[in-house]
Amino acid sequence: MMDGPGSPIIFWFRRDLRLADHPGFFDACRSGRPVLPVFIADESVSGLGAAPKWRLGLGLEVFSRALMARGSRLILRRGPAAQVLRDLLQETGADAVWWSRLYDPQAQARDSAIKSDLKTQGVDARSFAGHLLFEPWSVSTGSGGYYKVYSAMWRAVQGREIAAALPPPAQIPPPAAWPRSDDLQTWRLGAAMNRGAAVVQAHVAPGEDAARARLDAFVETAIADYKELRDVPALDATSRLSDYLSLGEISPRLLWHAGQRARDARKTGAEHFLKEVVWREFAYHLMYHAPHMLSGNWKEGWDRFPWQTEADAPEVQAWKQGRTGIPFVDAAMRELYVTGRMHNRARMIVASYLTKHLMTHWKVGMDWFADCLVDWDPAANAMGWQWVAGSGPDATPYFRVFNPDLQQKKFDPDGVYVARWLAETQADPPETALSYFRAVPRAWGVAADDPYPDPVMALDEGRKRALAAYQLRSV
Ligand SMILES: Cc1cc2nc3c(=O)[nH]c(=O)nc-3n(C[C@H](O)[C@H](O)[C@H](O)COP(=O)(O)OP(=O)(O)OC[C@H]3O[C@@H](n4cnc5c(N)ncnc54)[C@H](O)[C@@H]3O)c2cc1C
Repeated sequence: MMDGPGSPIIFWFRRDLRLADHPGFFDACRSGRPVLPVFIADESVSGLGAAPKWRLGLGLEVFSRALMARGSRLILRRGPAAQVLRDLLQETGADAVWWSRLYDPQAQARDSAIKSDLKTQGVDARSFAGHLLFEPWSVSTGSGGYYKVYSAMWRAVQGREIAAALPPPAQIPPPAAWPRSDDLQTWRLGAAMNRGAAVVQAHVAPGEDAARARLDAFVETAIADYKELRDVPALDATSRLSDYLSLGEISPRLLWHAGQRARDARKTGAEHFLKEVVWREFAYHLMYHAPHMLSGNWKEGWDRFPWQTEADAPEVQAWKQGRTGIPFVDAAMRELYVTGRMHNRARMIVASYLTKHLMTHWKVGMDWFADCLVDWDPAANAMGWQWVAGSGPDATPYFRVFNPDLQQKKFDPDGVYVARWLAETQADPPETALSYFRAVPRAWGVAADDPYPDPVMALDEGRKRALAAYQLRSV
């Protein structure tokens, strides 16, 4: 089937569910040829954890509506991407497949195989930037390698010129006839979240418009104090844009320019915000150049460390359930379960507690986060865990063991955050703390009037045990 001024371009959406500042989609729409937006549920989708898969479903719903409102559609298909694309090319007469690049090893292997396969068939297969500020190969050290130290990378990129963000396409030329699409509901992306989706839903606002509103509100009200307040988990002092970035509902370029404008307007926290955005770039840079970061210790010496590796050991279950008996850790783990997010300071504390006090492998924690975070991101999650554990590049030294009680005194001195999430310690707990008991699986058998548990591991004892193991293994 040939349409209008040319054959259609299939635009294959993945983690770029937006219209604004989308280089590939912008070019496709500007070509004047009909554009067929497509999303494929392949193994990269079926392999997602419960919360990110559910969050993806919400994002797809909103994105479909946004395309509809502009006279277009999101065609949904399920199966191995190469096969689905071949079928679509045949059904629609399209002779081009374009997409935005991803950088995790699975996506890269899939995409490069698809690209060369399509090219052999004479199909115009093209990939575009958009998920990052800097393509990982565009940043290198003086000696031509990649950065393993964040501060050096920041110095290298902070002054770079970054092109202005693109507007949404003026129009999305439709094909003369639309191919068949699956019904999103039949994909059941929320199936594994039956346990608590209704509770988590109240904390999630999917889609590009919500992302833009959130960025505007953050710049307006919070960016100025970001540096001072970003470590206080009880406050709404950070951008909370990570789930949007993860699904590409907003581009990092929009964050960058908003941060730059705020810095120019002398909002003092803006520079620090830009630095955090570059932490995300650093994570991607590492994952691209050293993909083993996702699956093994970055520093090989850590292979000799006597990690506890049982994901369902009793003390790990207590950690997952927010029942370790350490209030700051438990509050954070419950925040995760109820909202699908966790404050960055709290992520560091629960990760330190698991890898040091409980001497449990960081991969156990990384996998649990991958199941529970709506902002799950392969690069940031792996880097975060290896950074805290001490096994990663530019990591915090293992002997720096966070004491969660002291951290609470410092970052939650009035106990506001802990009280928000722990019911058992209060006569009249707030709704947030109670909602945890509605969000968790019944099989956990927990109730708000249970006594608060004793510590599964005394802080001092856990610290000493971890340090002794560390010295013995001399990692
Ligand atoms: C153990 C551990 C696991 C983590 N797992 C993830 C994850 O799966 N997904 C994820 O997006 N972030 C992860 N982070 C990083 C960080 O905690 C979150 O990006 C941040 O809390 C998101 O909140 P925000 O959007 O309000 O961030 P802000 O403070 O507003 O920062 C703005 C943006 O900068 C980026 N950013 C900030 N801090 C970091 C960081 N340390 N590393 C990488 N990027 C950063 C994020 O994209 C964030 O949205 C993890 C950190 C740790 C310690």
